[in-house]
Amino acid sequence: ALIARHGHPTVLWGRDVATVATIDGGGENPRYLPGIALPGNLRATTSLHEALVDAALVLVVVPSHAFAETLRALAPLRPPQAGVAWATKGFEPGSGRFLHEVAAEVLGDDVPLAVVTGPSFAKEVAQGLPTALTVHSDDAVFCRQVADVLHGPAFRAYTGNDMRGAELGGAMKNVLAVATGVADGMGLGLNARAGLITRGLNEMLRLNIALGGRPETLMGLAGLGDLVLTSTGDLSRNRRLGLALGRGSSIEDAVREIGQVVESIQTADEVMRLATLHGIELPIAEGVRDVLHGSVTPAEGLARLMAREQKAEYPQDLFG
Ligand SMILES: NC(=O)C1=CN([C@@H]2O[C@H](COP(=O)(O)OP(=O)(O)OC[C@H]3O[C@@H](n4cnc5c(N)ncnc54)[C@H](OP(=O)(O)O)[C@@H]3O)[C@@H](O)[C@H]2O)C=CC1
Ligand SMILES: O=C(CO)COP(=O)(O)O
Repeated sequence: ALIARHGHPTVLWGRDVATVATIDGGGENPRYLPGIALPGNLRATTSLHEALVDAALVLVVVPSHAFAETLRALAPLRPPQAGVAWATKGFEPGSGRFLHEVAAEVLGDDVPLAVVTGPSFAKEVAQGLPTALTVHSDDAVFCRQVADVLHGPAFRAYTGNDMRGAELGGAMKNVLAVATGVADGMGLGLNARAGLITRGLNEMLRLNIALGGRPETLMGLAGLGDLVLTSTGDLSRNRRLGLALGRGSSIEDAVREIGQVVESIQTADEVMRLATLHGIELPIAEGVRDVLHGSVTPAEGLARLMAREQKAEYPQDLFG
């Protein structure tokens, strides 16, 4: 909707026949964005071929568990000039690979790739409310092309070239939002919320440095910005999962009630896989992983965090 409003003829591909028909014919997405008028030049189709045939660029926005299969489906249909960007946040489930690594493997090294990430609830973007996010790519020309179609009167699209840091921020904030949701659901107060957000940022920075991302990426829209939005905004599915768990719901009931993708459920495992691989302690992310697996209760997770040894806020060598 955002890209179409900027005057670019845009074709949305989806697999649900009824939803696609209502978007294409009725200018509304009743399942995911009810009541929001979509622009007339936004078309929708269930045919991937039709969606891609004249594409100048491709933006993938499926959940992370469907990322690789979607790229495999679009690879033979993609026009040679069309680079591929994605707003998906997470890792490849089961391997912990970054999505830009998956994309390079599936599409080949010569296809321009970009990550679109930052604090942006879809509903607010569709409503035309002011939003800022960031596009990261190794290809400066493609990065600018993606940012240019997104940038407009109510939308600021910044650019960068740290795909690794940008992807880590977008994935990890989902896990950390569960932690603040749990704390708020348990009624632990505003101090606990701010403490968790800040120590969560510290966990992001430590893992990011070990993985080769740049610290400033995590201090910007892709890290701190999205962490604050998702940890404090009740539109977040990941925060709402935490709130429900903190109030005593089962994970099954909470996920059913939310009824949309909750990326943290898989991402928590992948974050901890990466942390173990690099020998890094991430106590908040680990607590979320264990609560999501049901191996500790929220109260036990809190007790575990509070009993940790006292220490310096930042290890001396964090920023090299
Ligand atoms: N919502 C938001 O505010 C933001 C979301 N993101 C990220 O975007 C990604 C998608 O999230 P979001 O759209 O909100 O999730 P939703 O749960 O709202 O919607 C998921 C969409 O993906 C489709 N889908 C799921 N699996 C497949 C598949 N195997 N093949 C094709 N289509 C599939 C669903 O189709 P169907 O209805 O047919 O199941 C549905 O249209 C996530 O990684 C999320 O973190 C990033 C920024 C903001
Ligand atoms: O990524 C998002 C906002 O930037 C959406 O967050 P949730 O997936 O938690 O709803």
